[in-house]
Amino acid sequence: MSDALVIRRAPAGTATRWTCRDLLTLCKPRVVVVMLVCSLVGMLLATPIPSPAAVAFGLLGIGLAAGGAAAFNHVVDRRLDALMLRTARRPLASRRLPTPLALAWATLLSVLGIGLLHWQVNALTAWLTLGSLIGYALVYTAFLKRATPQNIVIGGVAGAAPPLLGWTAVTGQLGPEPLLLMLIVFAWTPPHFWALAIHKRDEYARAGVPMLPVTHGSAFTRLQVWLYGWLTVAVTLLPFAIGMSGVVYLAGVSLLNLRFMTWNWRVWRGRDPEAPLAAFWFSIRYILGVFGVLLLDHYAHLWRLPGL
Ligand code: HEM
Ligand SMILES: CC(C)=CCC/C(C)=C/CC/C(C)=C/COP(=O)(O)OP(=O)(O)O
Repeated sequence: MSDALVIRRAPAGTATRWTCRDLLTLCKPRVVVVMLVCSLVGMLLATPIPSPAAVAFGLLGIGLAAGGAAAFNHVVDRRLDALMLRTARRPLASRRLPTPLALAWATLLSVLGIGLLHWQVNALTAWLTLGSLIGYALVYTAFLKRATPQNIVIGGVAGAAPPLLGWTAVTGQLGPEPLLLMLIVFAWTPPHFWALAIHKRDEYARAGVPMLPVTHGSAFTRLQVWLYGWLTVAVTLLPFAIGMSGVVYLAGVSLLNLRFMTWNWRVWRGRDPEAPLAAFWFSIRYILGVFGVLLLDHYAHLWRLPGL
């Protein structure tokens, strides 16, 4: 019996017993928290002491909009999510939560988030955040995800925006540095996601989602994880190369890259069946680590630590 058949689902019309926790689940809170860490680092790198109001309203606005985008993703994907074990227990896929309520929740969060950014932060950040929201909720989820194995590469632009949004929230303008921070997350997205997609290949195949391991096979995807891993390494060296960060960053990011590429190498070799999932989980610690050492280096410079 296929996994799709053993997934327990409530019959249509029995969407009862939802809790507030389900509304939180719709927002993909752990993903949003990591995004907010990236936004905060973007803010702190942009200016030595950013205005507390811009930081607070910026994070709140970006967080609400990202949570709203994630809730739209749950709405659009509710039937697809019901076909995969990893996602079948989600509030909409399991029919615990009524779809109109989820739609209203997604709209409320998005309007509040973009409105707050426009009203209390600046128009540039509000428009860029709206672009990311539409990019993820509509362009990626409704179209790209079902259309092409390059879905996450193109859709990755939306997910990579948070550090840039943080930067514009406190400065009101774009520049090469925030674009570089965005590029780091963009290059990291394929190794982050394809590692998981290799592990979940059969589920995606059964659900008919054209993720790279489904359309081009696991071996090809493992190679792409390895190659995009190197691209990520190259991009993470740019902040040092252009003088944006110093030796503290270089040392920290080199250690992280060593570990990141060790996992990507294990994925590429394909001898350890546990490697893809372990590499996926490490990728999250890695991106937090990269932004962490960017910040550490920034303050080491500001405080003029001897020798740095
Ligand atoms: C289009 C780009 C991206 C794709 C396709 C993607 C895909 C995924 C998927 C499928 C999961 C598993 C979710 C689950 O099991 O519920 C996941 C988890 C996660 N992703 Fe990504 N991701 C992307 C971008 C990002 C970005 C930009 C960040 C943060 C900067 C991020 C942070 C995380 C975190 C923290 C988790 C773990 C969530 C948990 O613990 O439940 N992702 N990602
Ligand atoms: C405004 C702003 C900054 C927007 C960013 C929105 C956001 C929360 C992006 C998250 C990226 C992500 C987890 C993609 C996976 O979607 P999926 O549908 O492939 O994964 P799933 O199957 O786990 O739902």
